[in-house]
Amino acid sequence: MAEEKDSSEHELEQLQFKVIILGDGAVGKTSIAMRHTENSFSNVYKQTIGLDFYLKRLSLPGDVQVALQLWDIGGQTIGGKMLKNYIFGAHFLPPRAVIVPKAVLLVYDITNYESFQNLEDWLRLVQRTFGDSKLPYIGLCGNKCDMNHLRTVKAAKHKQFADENDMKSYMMSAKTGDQVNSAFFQIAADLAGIIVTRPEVEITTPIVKATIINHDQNDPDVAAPDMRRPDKKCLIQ
Ligand SMILES: Nc1nc2c(ncn2[C@@H]2O[C@H](COP(=O)(O)OP(=O)(O)OP(=O)(O)O)[C@@H](O)[C@H]2O)c(=O)[nH]1
Repeated sequence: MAEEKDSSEHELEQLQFKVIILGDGAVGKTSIAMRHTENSFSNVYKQTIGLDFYLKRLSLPGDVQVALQLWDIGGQTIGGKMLKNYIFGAHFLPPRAVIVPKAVLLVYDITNYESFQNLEDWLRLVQRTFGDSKLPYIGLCGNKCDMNHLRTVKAAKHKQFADENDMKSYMMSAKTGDQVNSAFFQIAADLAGIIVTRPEVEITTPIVKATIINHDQNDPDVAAPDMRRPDKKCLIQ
């Protein structure tokens, strides 16, 4: 009879995927990583100097265990000498982990058009870094979609850029947590070559609480909010 592996051995054999998070300063890369790995968020901006690592274990359909290494690279590194090392750098893989393909998440802030335009530069940098070797999986990520009312990057622009460069599309809010887990679940499944259904992806998304504003109920000019259908803001279309 086959012996059951103890948990530490099992851990060593799991798939590890390195996901590099790139984009301008203050677009929310650290916030996305922290929301996904620690389910926390801070309104205070603390610039990432160099890079930070985060690790998240996920369980995919078929009991496939995956660990995502999130490499949060400071937005100010774009001109720096270290960036290529960060992107191509050595993994901190456990000894028996399966060697991984890489993914790059190019993040912009949907309220900051320049941060979207600058992704052209970030993408070129990734392309130059990988040179002739196969490009990694690349995801285009619009963050801060809780501020949809201040959106300056139209959905059509996002879609066009993603389509032209063969990138997967994501929209999310690190602040509310909307679509953060589902994006990483989808990325992990894509990297592991596992097809996931929409309900399987959606179940990873926490319910986003709507902010309740105390309108004066007697004021006829104030429409009562429809609490049955909270506004779904993180939509690409
Ligand atoms: N409203 C809103 N604010 C966000 C969101 N994500 C991040 N922020 C805020 O944006 C600011 C910058 O967030 P960071 O996560 O530090 O940005 P970063 O891209 O890691 O920045 P660098 O370290 O400079 O590369 C912080 O004040 C966050 O609170 C979001 O989804 N919605």
